[in-house]
Amino acid sequence: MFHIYRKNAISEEGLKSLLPHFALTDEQEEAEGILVRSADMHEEKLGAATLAVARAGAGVNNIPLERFAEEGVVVFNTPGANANSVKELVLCGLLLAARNVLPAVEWLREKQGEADIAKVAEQGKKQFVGTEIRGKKLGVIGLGAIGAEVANAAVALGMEVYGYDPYLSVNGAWRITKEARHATSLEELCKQCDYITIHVPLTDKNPGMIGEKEIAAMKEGVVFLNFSRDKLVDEQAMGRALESGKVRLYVTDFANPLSMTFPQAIVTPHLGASTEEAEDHCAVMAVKELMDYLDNGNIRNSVNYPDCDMGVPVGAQRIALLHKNVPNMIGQISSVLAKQNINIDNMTNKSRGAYAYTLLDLETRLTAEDEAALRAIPGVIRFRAVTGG
Ligand SMILES: NC(=O)c1ccc[n+]([C@@H]2O[C@H](COP(=O)([O-])OP(=O)(O)OC[C@H]3O[C@@H](n4cnc5c(N)ncnc54)[C@H](O)[C@@H]3O)[C@@H](O)[C@H]2O)c1
Ligand SMILES: O=C(O)[C@H](O)COP(=O)(O)O
Repeated sequence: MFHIYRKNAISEEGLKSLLPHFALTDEQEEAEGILVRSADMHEEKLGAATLAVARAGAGVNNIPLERFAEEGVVVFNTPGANANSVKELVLCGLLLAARNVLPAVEWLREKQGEADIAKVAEQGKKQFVGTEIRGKKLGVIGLGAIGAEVANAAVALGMEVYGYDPYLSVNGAWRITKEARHATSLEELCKQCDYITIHVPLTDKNPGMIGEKEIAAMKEGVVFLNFSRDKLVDEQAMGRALESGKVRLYVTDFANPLSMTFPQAIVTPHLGASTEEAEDHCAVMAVKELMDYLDNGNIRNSVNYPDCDMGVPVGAQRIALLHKNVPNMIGQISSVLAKQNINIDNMTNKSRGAYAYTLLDLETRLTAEDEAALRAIPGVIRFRAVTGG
C-alpha cells in the first residue's frame, strides 16, 4: 500500500485514477507520494517516507528541485496539460485589452436604474471605441506548450506573430505554425510588437527578465500580458512605464501589493489553469506519473531527475538507485552484483545534470548485505527495492 498526500485541492478525476493499493492520507509524514499545485514547498522538510512529488501543473518555482534531488525525492510536472486553458485566457486578455470591455461594463453598471439607459448607452459607447487585433503584431516570448498554442491561435485570428525562444527544441518548433516569424532577439521582438505575451518558466536566473531595458525597446502604447509568473517582470519598471503611457496596459494573472496599485492593469487571480478540463488533465497526468514511479520505478516528466522507462518489472526483483552523476557508478553497482553472482536481466542508466538514475531487473533477489553494499557506494543518494523488497 502506498500513501498519497495532497498539499492542494486536486481534481477528483485524477484521484479516481488511483489504483486500489494507493490510499489518500491526511498525514504528510507517512506519504510516499505528494500531489501539489502552487503550494510553496521551499521551507518544507519532507518526511523520510517521501519518494516523489508530482506538481499538477507546469510551473515548478514553488518546489526546491535541487534540494529534493539531493534528498532522493523525484519531482514531476505535467507538461502541456493546462496549455489550452492558459491559451484561452491569454486570448481573452488580448481581446479585453483591445476593446475596452471592462471599463465599458463598469461604466454601464454605474448607470443601473436610469430609465433612459438604452439611450445613454448608445450615446456613451463612443468613449470605449477599441481596435481589432487582426493585423496587429503579437510577440510571444517562450514557445513551449503554452507559447506555441498562443502563437498558433493568434495567427488564426489574423495577427502577425513574432516568436522568441532561444532554447526551442526541434520537436517544439514543429508545433508552431510556419506563419509565425522568428525573432532572433528579445530586443527585436520588443521593437516590433503591439502586444507582447510571456510564457517562460521562472527560475533563479531570470527574475526581472523584462526590465527597464526591454521596456525601453518596446513600442509606445504597447500592451504587455503576463500569464507566466509576476517575478519575470520588474514590476517597479512596469509601474513607471504604465504611468508614462509607454505601456498602455499590463494584463497579469498575478495579484501582488504592487500590481494591485496599477490603474492601467487588468489583474486576475492566477486563473490561467483554473478550468475543469485543465484541472482534470493535470491531476490525471500527475497521478499516473506518481503511480508509475512508486510501482515500477519508471520516471516520466521529471524536472530534477532523468526520465527512464523500463515498463513493468521482469525478473525476481527490480531495484532503483538515485545517485550522483559521477564516473564509475555503473562499474561499482555491477561489481556488487557480480560478487554475489547476480545476473542482470535488464538495465537502464540515465543522467541529467548532476544527478543520475539506474534501474535494474535482477534474476535473483538481493540479500540485506547486498542492499547495504549498494547503499554504501559513495554518491548513491537513495536505494530502493521497487519490487521483491
Ligand atoms: N497562469 C497560469 O495559471 C499558468 C498555467 C500554466 C503555466 N503557467 C506558467 O507558464 C510557464 C510556461 O508554461 P509552459 O507549459 O509553456 O512551459 P514549457 O516548458 O512548455 O515552455 C516554456 C518555454 O520557455 C522557453 N524559454 C525558457 N527561457 C526562455 C527565455 N529566457 N526566453 C525565451 N524563451 C525561454 C523554453 O525554451 C520553453 O520552450 C510555466 O512555467 C508557468 O510559470 C502559468
Ligand atoms: O504553472 C502552472 O501550471 C500554473 O501556474 C497553474 O497553477 P495552479 O495549479 O495553482 O492553478
